[in-house]
Amino acid sequence: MVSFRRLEVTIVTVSPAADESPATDRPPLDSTALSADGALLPGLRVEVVEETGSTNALVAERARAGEPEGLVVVAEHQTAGRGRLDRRWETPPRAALTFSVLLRPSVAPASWPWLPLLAGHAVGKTLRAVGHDAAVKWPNDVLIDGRKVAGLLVERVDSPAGPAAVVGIGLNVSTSRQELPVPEATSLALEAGGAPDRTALLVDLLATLGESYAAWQAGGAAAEARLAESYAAACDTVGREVRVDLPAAQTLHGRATGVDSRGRLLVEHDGTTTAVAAGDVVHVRAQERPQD
Ligand SMILES: O=C(O)CCCC[C@@H]1SC[C@@H]2NC(=O)N[C@@H]21
Repeated sequence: MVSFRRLEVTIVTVSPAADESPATDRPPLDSTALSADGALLPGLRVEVVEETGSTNALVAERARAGEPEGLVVVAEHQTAGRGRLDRRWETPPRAALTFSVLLRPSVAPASWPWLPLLAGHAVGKTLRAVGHDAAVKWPNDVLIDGRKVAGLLVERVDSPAGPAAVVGIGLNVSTSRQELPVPEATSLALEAGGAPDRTALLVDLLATLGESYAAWQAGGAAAEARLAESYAAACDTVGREVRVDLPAAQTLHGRATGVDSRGRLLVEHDGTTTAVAAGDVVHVRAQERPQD
C-alpha cells in the first residue's frame, strides 16, 4: 500500500495575472526535487517528462508491463491529453499540472468507483488548504466559483500483475482566459491573480491523495461511509437541479440530494430517488428546467 507523509508546503505567487496575454515565463517543475528517491514523497516514484501524448497512456503501458503501484508520471506538456467521454484535454506547456498515478488497490473491485471521487476530493481539499474556494462536481471535476479548474480521468488496466488503476489529474495553473477551451473553465492564476509554484503544489496534492487513499484502503465500509459524507459536504452538485446524461443515451432530470456509500449520486424526481453510478452531470439553472 502506498503511504506517504503529509508535507507542509508554502505556495508562493510567481507569475503575472493570467487574464492578460498568455504567460511566457512559466517556470519548469523542479524534477530533481520531485524525483529524489521518494525523499519528498515516500512511497512514490515521480518521473517528470518534458512531453508525451498522454500521461494516462504512458502509465497504463507501464502498468501492463508489471510496474508496482506508486509510479507518478508528470508531463510538462501533453500532445494528446485525454478527457472523459473521449474528449481531449489540452493545456499549453507548463501551464498546468498534468500527471497520472499508478495504483493497485487491494480493496474489492466493487469499491473502485470511489477512486475518481476520492482523488477529486483530495484535489479540492488541497486547493482549499491554500485559500481557494474549491468544490467537487460529481463525479470527476473540481470547480472554483462554479468554473472547472481540474478534471480527473481514472482508467482500469488489466495486467498479468493484476488489475491497476491509472488516476489522471489535469489542473489548470497559469492558463490564461484565452488559452482555456471553454468560458466555463478557469485556472488558479485567474482565480488568485497569480500562479502558485507547481512543484510545491504537486507535492501537496500527492501527499493529500496518499493520505486519502491509505485511509480508504484501510478503513473498509466505515471509511466509505465517512468518505460519502465528507464528499457530499464538499460537492457543488448536491442540492442542485441537475441533468444527468446517462451512458445508454438516456437523460435524467431531478434534484441531487446526496452521495451513497458506493459513491453514486442520488437524484430525486417526483418522489423517486435514482442512484446514478455513471453519467455526465450538468448543473441546471432554474430557467433551463424542462417543463413537466
Ligand atoms: O475532465 C476530464 O474530462 C478529465 C481530464 C483528465 C486530464 C488528465 S491530464 C493527466 C492525465 N492524462 C490524460 O491524458 N488525461 C489525464
